[in-house]
Amino acid sequence: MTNQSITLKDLSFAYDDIHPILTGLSWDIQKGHIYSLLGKSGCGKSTLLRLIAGLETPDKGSVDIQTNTPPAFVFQEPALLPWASVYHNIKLPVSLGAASASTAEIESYISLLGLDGLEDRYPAQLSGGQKMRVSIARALTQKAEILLLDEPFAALDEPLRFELNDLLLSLQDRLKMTVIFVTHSVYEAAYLADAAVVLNMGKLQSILPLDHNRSLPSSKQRSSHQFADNAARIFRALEEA
Ligand SMILES: Nc1ncnc2c1ncn2[C@@H]1O[C@H](COP(=O)(O)OP(=O)(O)OP(=O)(O)O)[C@@H](O)[C@H]1O
Repeated sequence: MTNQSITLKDLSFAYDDIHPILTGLSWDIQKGHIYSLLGKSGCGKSTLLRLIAGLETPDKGSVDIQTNTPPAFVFQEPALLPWASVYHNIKLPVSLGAASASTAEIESYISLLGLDGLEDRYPAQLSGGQKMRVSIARALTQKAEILLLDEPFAALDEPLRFELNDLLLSLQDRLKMTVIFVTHSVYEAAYLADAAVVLNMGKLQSILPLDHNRSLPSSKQRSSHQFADNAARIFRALEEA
């Protein structure tokens, strides 16, 4: 029995004939782990997520996904329908026939994301953090085993980002999803990820397992020795990239 939920094998991809983006990239992604994907701007992080999501097709190699449901994708822009309420935005994949969550399940995602009482509001009546919560709740209706997030919290201020980091940890703890998120923040990666993955020159340059003491409150974790060590190791790997 394999414990892998996704295996990328010798993956190559380019948008045109001149600029290769990924070149022979291989990655065994462990089920239930949180990965942060880092690397220089333009190195292909979003492209790699799009390949895993099946939004792009590899030129060479394979993406083997051993899960019952396709991955769910959360973008930096929450991309909510402005004319639909919070409830109907969350229900959208179900309304489109792309997901099959019951009303009770949709209500449970609303609660999990702390959106109780906001169901009838429209996106224009929400803060940035609330919009992102709606976007994540909408992704959860797909009951995906793999959640892909492309710089989900980049546009948020730091206290809100910290709050949503903790929310993502509690969702993962509860739903046991495999999470891959792209970030430019070394500190976000150092706090959230089980492993930081550095992409460079079309390949994975390093996969750094990170240590955490999740029994500590988040503020203590963020000032812990382990956190500083995680950040230092990621900085070093990025410097080498
Ligand atoms: N649809 C597209 N058509 C052509 N080229 C593209 C397309 N999307 C991205 N690219 C190019 O592919 C390269 C990788 O882009 P990608 O968005 O994957 O990088 P990234 O590492 O996520 O960047 P950033 O950190 O700046 O978001 C870039 O050079 C980009 O200009």
